[in-house]
Amino acid sequence: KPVSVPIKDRHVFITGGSSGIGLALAHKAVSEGARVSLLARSLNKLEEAQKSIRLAYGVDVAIFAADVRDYEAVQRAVEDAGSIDVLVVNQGIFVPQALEKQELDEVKFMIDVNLMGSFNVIKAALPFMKDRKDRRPASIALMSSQSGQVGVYGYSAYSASKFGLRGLAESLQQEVISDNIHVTVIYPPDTETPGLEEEKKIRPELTNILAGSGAVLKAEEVAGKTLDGIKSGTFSVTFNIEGYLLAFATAGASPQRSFLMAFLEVVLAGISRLAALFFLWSFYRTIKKWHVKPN
Ligand SMILES: NC(=O)C1=CN([C@@H]2O[C@H](COP(=O)(O)OP(=O)(O)OC[C@H]3O[C@@H](n4cnc5c(N)ncnc54)[C@H](OP(=O)(O)O)[C@@H]3O)[C@@H](O)[C@H]2O)C=CC1
Ligand SMILES: CCCCCCCCCCCCCCCC(=O)[C@@H](N)CO
Repeated sequence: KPVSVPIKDRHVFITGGSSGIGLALAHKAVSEGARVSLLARSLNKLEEAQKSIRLAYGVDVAIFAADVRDYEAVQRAVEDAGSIDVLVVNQGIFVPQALEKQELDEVKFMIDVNLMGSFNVIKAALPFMKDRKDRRPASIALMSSQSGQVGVYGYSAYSASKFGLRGLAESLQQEVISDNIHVTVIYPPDTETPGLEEEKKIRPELTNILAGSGAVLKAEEVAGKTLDGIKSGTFSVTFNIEGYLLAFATAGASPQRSFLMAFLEVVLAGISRLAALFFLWSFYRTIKKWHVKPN
């Protein structure tokens, strides 16, 4: 059934809110009248973010310096922040590399921050969300990636962390629906952020060719669609034509509250699987060619 999650005058808590997509989302939420809190590791970056929002809207956001890998630190932040209406679990790191060349420390880093960190944040915040004063619909949004819908060369650890969020989200939605909490998973393609700038410096060539073929979105576009998805309680939020095809090809057993989208998922299942197979065929052709050429 359709639902509407109000934003105005409500508390939006954003992890990874000091940069990129999270920061753009903070700006959007403040501009729509939300009370916003940001959590990230670096206090410096948080203060910069706070300043940019103050300059734009004359509004102060609360900031919390904590590492999502540290459960106690996250708990303290959430306690200080007060009851949460919209939780956006957006922190994330990406260090692309073929598994054979990647240190296990790096693999663990990505799983710990992207996946385990999300468990920490949600587990810490849930009691406060259930306890919220108004009983209006609330939201937990998780920032996945197109890498959470399809594996790509160089993203084994990143992809695993992002696919993991979907399983977490599907189960969680059944656990919190009776508390009028609605779960959203966001699957953006490459997006212009400081994080992507860093990633591009170290991307393996094949990852670049395969993942870098599509258009790059602006953080503001991703933030806008994300907030719309949260407000409408949409379970899967996608972007651009590849994103829609991927959503149809991987609809699986995810919840769907739009009758139109459910209808399209059923009708387009076969053809989107065909499109996915075509994409994969061209991926494998590229990989084969790349290995043949002298490097
Ligand atoms: N940009 C892109 O192309 C895409 C990004 N995404 C996803 O979107 C999300 C945001 O990405 P983007 O805006 O590009 O990233 P940025 O690198 O620009 O920002 C990441 C944010 O997360 C925070 N963060 C990182 N590690 C931790 C940690 N251990 N504990 C708490 N906070 C942390 C950072 O602050 P600090 O370093 O101070 O902790 C920062 O605020 C990520 O989950 C990413 O996987 C998905 C698809 C595409
Ligand atoms: C019907 C099937 C269509 C198939 C389309 C295939 C397109 C695949 C592109 C995947 C690109 C992954 C981008 C990840 C962005 C991200 O998270 C990074 N910036 C961080 O690493």
